[in-house]
Amino acid sequence: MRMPGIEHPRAADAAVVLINLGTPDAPTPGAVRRYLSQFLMDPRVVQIPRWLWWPLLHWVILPLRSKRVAHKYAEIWMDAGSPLAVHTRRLAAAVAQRMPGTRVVHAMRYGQPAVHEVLDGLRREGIARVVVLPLYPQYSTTTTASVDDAVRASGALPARVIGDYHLDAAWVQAVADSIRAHWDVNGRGERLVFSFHGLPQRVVDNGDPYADQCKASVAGIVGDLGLHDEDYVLTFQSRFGKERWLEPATITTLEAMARAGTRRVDVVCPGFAVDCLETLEEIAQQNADAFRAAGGQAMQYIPCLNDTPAHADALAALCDKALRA
Ligand SMILES: C=CC1=C(C)c2cc3[nH]c(cc4nc(cc5[nH]c(cc1n2)c(C)c5CCC(=O)O)C(CCC(=O)O)=C4C)c(C)c3C=C
Ligand SMILES: [Fe+2]
Ligand SMILES: [Fe+2]
Repeated sequence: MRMPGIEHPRAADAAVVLINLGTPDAPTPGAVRRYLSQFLMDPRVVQIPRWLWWPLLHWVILPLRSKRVAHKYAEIWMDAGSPLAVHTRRLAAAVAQRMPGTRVVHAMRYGQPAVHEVLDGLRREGIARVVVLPLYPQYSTTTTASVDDAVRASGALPARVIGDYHLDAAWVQAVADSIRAHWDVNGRGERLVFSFHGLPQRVVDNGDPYADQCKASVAGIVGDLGLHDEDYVLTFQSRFGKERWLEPATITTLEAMARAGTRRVDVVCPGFAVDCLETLEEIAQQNADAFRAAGGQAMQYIPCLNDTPAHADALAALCDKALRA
């Protein structure tokens, strides 16, 4: 798709950096441990005082969790690497194709390629400023603000960080169209579950706008699809730790639906730009098994937008607009 104005040359000294969460380098306990220790020591993600959290994380949680989680990664690992890394690379290449004359690269908040190394590299190439697109449609202090921290901490380049795109018309349309396309090919379940990564309820109570943005995204998508209230439900997945997280939980909702007689259900995860452990292992495998175990017939998982043309078009247009602003 050609976007209005894209033919005009943009400043050659500006670049676009897509930043995603990050993922282990290998599906092994050692690599998972390195990744999780960086991720879970981020004070944006876990707010327990460091003197208490460090020993708990390194002596109790990581030794147990790394091995178990490495096994999960092994189940979804692709020839070219972790799904999150593979799809993020491909998405960045697809966005680059749509922005001729502009350098478009990607970085990871945790793991490789690290934010400060990517930004330092761009500065050495002669880039003077960057537009950063965190690959989180909905803003959260735990994800988007942490990307902002890493960009500022690198000090390499002046940066404009795009805060969210949860109601961007082209993005909403792309998600709605992907659901319709899935239904056309695979048939339609009795209900559609919108499953978003959860957050501790405490983070939301402290003012994080994430949950509200998830609701607004769903309202936009179901509006485009013409769904009624009884056709869909919004849920939160991936609880971590003992605190209360956002509710309802995806897995308990699916089990309750199955027990109440729903035979076929579809699940889509519009909070994730690309497929990853949390969609491919947790939703498409674990939660699908739980739905069947509770008496359901089939749970169909509708993939993330990944590197599809409509996704790359929407993100390129967002970056283009920010570059010109
Ligand atoms: C999409 C937005 C995300 C939010 C918001 C988020 C918050 C958040 N996450 C954890 C803990 C974990 N998340 C893990 C994996 C993971 N999380 C996201 C996205 C969000 N997280 C993605 C895309 C992934 C998958 C990464 C991949 O490699 O595919 C994990 C690691 C896996 C595991 O050990 O279970 C943890 C841990 C917290 C605590 C949190 C907010 C406070
Ligand atoms: Fe997470
Ligand atoms: Fe539409």
